[in-house]
Amino acid sequence: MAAVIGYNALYHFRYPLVSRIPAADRLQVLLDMLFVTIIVHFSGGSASWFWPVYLLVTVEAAFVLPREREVWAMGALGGMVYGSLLSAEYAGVFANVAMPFADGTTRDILFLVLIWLWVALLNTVVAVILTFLMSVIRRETRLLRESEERLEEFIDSASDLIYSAYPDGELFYANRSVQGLVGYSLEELAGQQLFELIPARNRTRFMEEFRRIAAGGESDLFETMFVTRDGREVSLEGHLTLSRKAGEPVAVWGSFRDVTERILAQKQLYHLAHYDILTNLPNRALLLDRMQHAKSRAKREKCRAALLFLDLDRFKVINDTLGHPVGDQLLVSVANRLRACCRESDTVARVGGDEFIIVLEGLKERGDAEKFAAKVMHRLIEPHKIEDHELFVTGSVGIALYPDDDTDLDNLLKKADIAMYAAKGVGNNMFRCYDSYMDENAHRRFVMENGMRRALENGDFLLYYQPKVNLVTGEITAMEALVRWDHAELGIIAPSDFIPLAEETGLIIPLGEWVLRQACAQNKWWQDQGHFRLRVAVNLSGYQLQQAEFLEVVRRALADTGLDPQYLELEITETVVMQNPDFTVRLLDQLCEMGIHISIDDFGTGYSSLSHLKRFSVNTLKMDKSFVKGVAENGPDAAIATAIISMGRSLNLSVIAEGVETEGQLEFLKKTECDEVQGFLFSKPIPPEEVLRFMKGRGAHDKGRAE
Ligand SMILES: Nc1nc2c(ncn2[C@@H]2O[C@@H]3COP(=O)(O)O[C@H]4[C@@H](O)[C@H](n5cnc6c(=O)[nH]c(N)nc65)O[C@@H]4COP(=O)(O)O[C@H]3[C@H]2O)c(=O)[nH]1
Repeated sequence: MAAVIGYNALYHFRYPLVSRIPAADRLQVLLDMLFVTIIVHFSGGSASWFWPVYLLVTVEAAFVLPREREVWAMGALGGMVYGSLLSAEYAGVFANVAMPFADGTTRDILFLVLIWLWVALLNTVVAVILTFLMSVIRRETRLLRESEERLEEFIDSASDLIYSAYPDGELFYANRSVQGLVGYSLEELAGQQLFELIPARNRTRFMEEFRRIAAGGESDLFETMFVTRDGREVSLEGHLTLSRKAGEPVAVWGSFRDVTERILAQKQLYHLAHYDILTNLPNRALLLDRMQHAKSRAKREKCRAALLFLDLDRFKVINDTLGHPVGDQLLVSVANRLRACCRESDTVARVGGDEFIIVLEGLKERGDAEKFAAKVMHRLIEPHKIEDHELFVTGSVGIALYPDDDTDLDNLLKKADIAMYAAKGVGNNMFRCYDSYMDENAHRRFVMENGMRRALENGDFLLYYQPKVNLVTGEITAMEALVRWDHAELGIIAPSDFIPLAEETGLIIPLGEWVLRQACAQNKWWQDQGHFRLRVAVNLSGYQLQQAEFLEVVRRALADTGLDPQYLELEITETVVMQNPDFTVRLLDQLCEMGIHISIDDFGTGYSSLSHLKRFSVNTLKMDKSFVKGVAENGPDAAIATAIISMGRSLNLSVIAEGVETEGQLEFLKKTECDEVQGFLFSKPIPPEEVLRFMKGRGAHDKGRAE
């Protein structure tokens, strides 16, 4: 009895321990059967009212033992044990125990057999029914458990990120994908606040969505983020859904997907579609968007927005002479400088090879845009160090203002473009604000662009000549050839109106070659006719210099016309020379070796340094007329002119002043010992037939002035 009670107590309180004993369940049923038999015996034996407890043991066996056979065996065993008890009592092995209200001493064999049969049969029936019922229950339970396990395994091993939190945000479940992604185990996550996994900047929005769902709101697809254990941020997309029990919210389930790669790819796609790959500046598509924004702001705040159209001067020369990789690096360097000039709210976009557009927002007046343009140009002319080259680049800028010049953005762009061409027409490194008179120029430009090629074929280009005079001897030293276009509609067109256009369209190459050959031929003719033996000076564009066969073109022009190289002078502007000094040094050396005279034109407007000048094989510095203009007033121009003349002398170069129009200027130049002069004071550029008249008629008057 004590053993039975002890075992059951142990079984109850120390189940894990007991469950490790082999066949513990069967032992328990057997012990209970023994216990029941003892109770039945001591409560009256065959007449005991307690015999139904055998049925309870059978029920217990049905619950505890998983195999049907064992339950039946236990049922049968119960019947056998009861039969043994009755037989033992009948045989007098155990003394009969009397029942309180019944005669417990019955020894009638028939009664004993009947009561045994009754108990054994009932026990067997109960065993059979219960095993059947239990097998049904067990199968249902197993199926349910298996389905739960499958579901659990499915959720746990799902590639989606599934987690669950109480409505107050406390996490209690996270599947393996979540654990793997964030780097925390389930034990670490359970009990944590879900919101702590969300980056601070996204947290408020996530909490709002979570609370909306926890309050029974409709679930929507939305994006959020998780911060992982190592501080990485991952983008997620998915739903939150509420689960309820008896109508009460019990948990909020999150089912999300890691979309970091997709978001990254989307960002990259957006970047590709909206930014220039080389410079990382916004492209035309994004520019239009920013322009729209600037327009809206200008409307709202009653201020102005400006479009600055910037085109690099002679960029093609650099690109073609030094190669595209260097050209690309130069563009990147320019882009960085432009960006550095701008405020956060401004936009710099690259819209073509060497074309940039800057959008300035929140301007008060036109002057602000002009100041900005001046600043940009100033920043741009500082040398760019690219690989081993020191490159100089300038830009022409056109400005159009919203709403002053136009309220339509497309028109505004066109007007900034027109203003840029107007700036280019004035010369390099200039800016111009749009003005309606420029429209006429734009039309003129259009007509010219179309007619230029035909003009070359039709022989509509002419050369005028302007003499250069030696200030000491008064002799004419050279005739400068200056091209003109005799246009049927527009009349005689000056080179400043079509040379930039010819450079842009590439026509400068055949046109430049024509000028060179024509000038050489004309000079040779003058010589052959015995008129005079002078140099003929030809202006060169930077685009001609970068031609691979440029030297060959010069050689051929000399050979074909038969002109001696010493009678040819080439004028190259200082800006072109300085744009790529290393390249020019080599080229000038070769031209010099051929015996050709070299002049640096427009000297003083570029950015020559003494160190560079020393390297160049040149004969003459041609002082720009802008300095000559003011020399007589003894102001800064006089100081610059004096400095150029003494610089020329110290470098052993002759100096010529161009644009001499007055006696006062001439006096000054004589005083400062300038070597040569050229200008309207002596002669305007004139056609070849007039040159002969000029030379013949040039009497003591002019000569005397020079001397
Ligand atoms: N105000 C004033 N101007 C004077 C005076 N003396 C001469 N000029 C002008 O100054 C310009 C001098 O030529 P540049 O500096 O080489 O400047 C030239 C040169 O850079 C370019 N150019 C002319 N012909 C050619 C050519 O055949 N090829 C190339 N590449 N460029 C050329 O066009 C520019 C303008 O040429 P043009 O209109 O002929 O203008 C000429 C000439 O007419 C003066 O006393 N006062």
